[in-house]
Amino acid sequence: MTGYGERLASLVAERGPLCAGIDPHPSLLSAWGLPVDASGLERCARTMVAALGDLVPVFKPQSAFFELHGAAGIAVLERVLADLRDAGALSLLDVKRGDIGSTMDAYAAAYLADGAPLAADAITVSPYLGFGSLSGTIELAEASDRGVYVLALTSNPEGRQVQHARAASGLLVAEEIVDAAASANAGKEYGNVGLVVGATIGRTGVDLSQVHGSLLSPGIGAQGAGARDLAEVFGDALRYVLPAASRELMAAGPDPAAIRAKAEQMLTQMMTTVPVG
Ligand SMILES: O=C(O)c1cc(=O)[nH]c(=O)n1[C@@H]1O[C@H](COP(=O)(O)O)[C@@H](O)[C@H]1O
Repeated sequence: MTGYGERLASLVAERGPLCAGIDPHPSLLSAWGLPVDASGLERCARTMVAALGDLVPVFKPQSAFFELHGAAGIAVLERVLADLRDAGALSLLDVKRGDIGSTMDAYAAAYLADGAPLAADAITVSPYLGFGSLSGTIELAEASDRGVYVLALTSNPEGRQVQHARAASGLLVAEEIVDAAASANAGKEYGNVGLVVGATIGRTGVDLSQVHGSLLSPGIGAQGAGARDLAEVFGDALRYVLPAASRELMAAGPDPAAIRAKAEQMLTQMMTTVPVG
């Protein structure tokens, strides 16, 4: 099989650069006229996949909104991941896991191993127990043709406290994370180790051009950023950017035709900025 990075690149070339977030906030379930329980969650999340599964290359379910409903919510997440496979779209499960290496290996087995009930094409991970704590996770992703997205420069203002701190090397902590991802992808045009870099962060001076992996960029829409901000944030790395939006897109629902029209509009906007193919 082909690695995650290459599979993503070819699907983005076909469908355009957009990651559809699935964040079924309780308030959104109410706004869609659905009950705030696992049945409402299921209707909402699976409506997103039914509306966009053949249009958008990758979907990012936010695990928190499924976990909120306990075991029934996790069962819904399993079905959503299966729907995405059936639709021919990629799944990027947003779980932001980060722990000591031996525990991370168990998280990796839960989300990145063939046959695991919650296996996704990629997951989000946190490097703030040290990038090295992710080694086993990256190894499993490589072995199973899956991907990881490591938090580097997050979209929230509080992230600067850690990410813009100076490491002992004199580099910003975020720069060390970027360099470590570039090393993990060395020799590949499109590797399996991606980074999370918010669309809201403006110019940071951090060079992302050597990462050679997908650059997930949340913050579009509800957090105030738009396609116009991407050039400033990403500079020479723009072709690796995967813009992500959740609330902006889901607010168009519950009518599947309206969700689709909104996604088409966003894809067109992103294509004016992010070169694909
Ligand atoms: O990893 C993420 O996706 C993520 C990283 C980040 O820096 N900022 C960020 O908002 N996110 C996620 O993106 C989603 C927010 O999307 P919006 O509703 O479009 O703002 C949530 O699921 C966040 O957890």
